[in-house]
Amino acid sequence: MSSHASAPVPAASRLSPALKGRVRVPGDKSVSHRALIFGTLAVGETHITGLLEGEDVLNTGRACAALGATVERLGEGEWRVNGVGVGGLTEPAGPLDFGNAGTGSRLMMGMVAGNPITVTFDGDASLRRRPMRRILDPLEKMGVQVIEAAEGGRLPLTLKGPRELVPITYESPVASAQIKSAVLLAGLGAPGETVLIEAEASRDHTERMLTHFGAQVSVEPYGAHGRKVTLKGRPELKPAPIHVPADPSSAAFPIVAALIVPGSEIVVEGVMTNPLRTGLFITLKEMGAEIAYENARVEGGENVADIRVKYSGRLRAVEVPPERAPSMIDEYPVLAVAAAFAEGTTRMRGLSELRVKESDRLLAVSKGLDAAGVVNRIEGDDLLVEGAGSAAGGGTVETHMDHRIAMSFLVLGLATAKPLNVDDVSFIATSFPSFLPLMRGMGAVIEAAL
Ligand SMILES: O=C(O)C1=C[C@@H](OP(=O)(O)O)[C@@H](O)[C@H](O)C1
Ligand SMILES: C=C(OP(=O)(O)O)C(=O)O
Repeated sequence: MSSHASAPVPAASRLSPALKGRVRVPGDKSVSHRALIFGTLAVGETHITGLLEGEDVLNTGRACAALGATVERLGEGEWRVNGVGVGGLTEPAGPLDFGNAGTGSRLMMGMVAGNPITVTFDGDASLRRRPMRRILDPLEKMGVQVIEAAEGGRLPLTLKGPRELVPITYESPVASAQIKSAVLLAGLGAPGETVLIEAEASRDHTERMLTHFGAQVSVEPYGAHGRKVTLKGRPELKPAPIHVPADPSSAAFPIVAALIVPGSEIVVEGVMTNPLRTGLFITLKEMGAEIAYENARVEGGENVADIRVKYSGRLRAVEVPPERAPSMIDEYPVLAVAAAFAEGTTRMRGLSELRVKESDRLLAVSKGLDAAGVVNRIEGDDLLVEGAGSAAGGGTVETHMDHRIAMSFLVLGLATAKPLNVDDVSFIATSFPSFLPLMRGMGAVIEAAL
């Protein structure tokens, strides 16, 4: 089963004039999934504004409805969820289809754990390849039964929640907000305290939203870069309004575009600047990019700012340390694009998690750079990109059902000598449905049958 079985849509981007304008990218994908999930777990009505209406999030909304919540669209980005409470989910009539979304599927495995119901999780060919054992391991420790799963614990898989969930202390084997969130969401349904330890801090939107909805959660530092999160189970979550700020992972594309197309100057408005999400902006500044936060403010419990970016001449190559990976995990493909135009060799260290995203992003980026004529190599879990200040273009990039690969290479083609072709841009709709009109509105030349 696939929610996205349509024909591939090829595209090409070409050398573009200076990019200009003030733009607003859609709502943050991580916060949007969580807004619908927490709205479902609260008793009463949660009002959401700025929700990302991308396919990943819409699939989460449909899954919440299938579990008993009333999920309604009131207007553009404006949604209302009438929740059923922690432990109040009903068994869905059929399998839940999460399409392309790791976040939706993994968080909702945790969410259903505290309910004595049987639920089947499925997704598209990309999601069916991704590892789910990392979620099943802690959930099994809590008493969840894996009734059925594809080889290696992959989708499609069926879970059955126990009558009484056991709270656990779990040390996550990888820095992953999805593992952390699945354990904490399951912990809501367990009596007593559920503790999650991560050696490297990952994005903290779940912890923030738990507090926002009235759960008791405490966060302490753990080791040099880690955190220990303790949650008191079985709270009554109270509905709370949510305003979703603009997604820094989407803002990354126009920002890098402005840094590689000479003469550009743009502002991206209302971007979330949560420090656990801004590794890319820090790295670009280290490379010499002129990036300024203007009108910094707090909106809906998150820091946001308007981000002004000016073409800054040739960027400098840098070494990106492995401990920065969690705060810029989805941004490495587009950082590789910036690195292609920098002076010297950029080394991005510790990228093993990139191999288990919508595609093997380490390989997909390396092959895409090859197609664009950019010298690069993979050494262990590191990616090295030799910046030449220019790139030939001309080839075709394979996107492997991966929205970020598609958007990153469309950005690269805005500054290559020959146009750069991308085999399929349809998956951009999972996270950034307005990408093409937004980029074209700033002056980007992108040809696609969309
Ligand atoms: O929790 C989240 O919303 C996300 C966590 C990250 O995944 P991992 O937890 O697998 O690192 C990230 O890559 C994904 O896009 C969104
Ligand atoms: C990895 C991503 O998302 P997910 O894990 O939700 O599929 C992403 O959006 O880059």
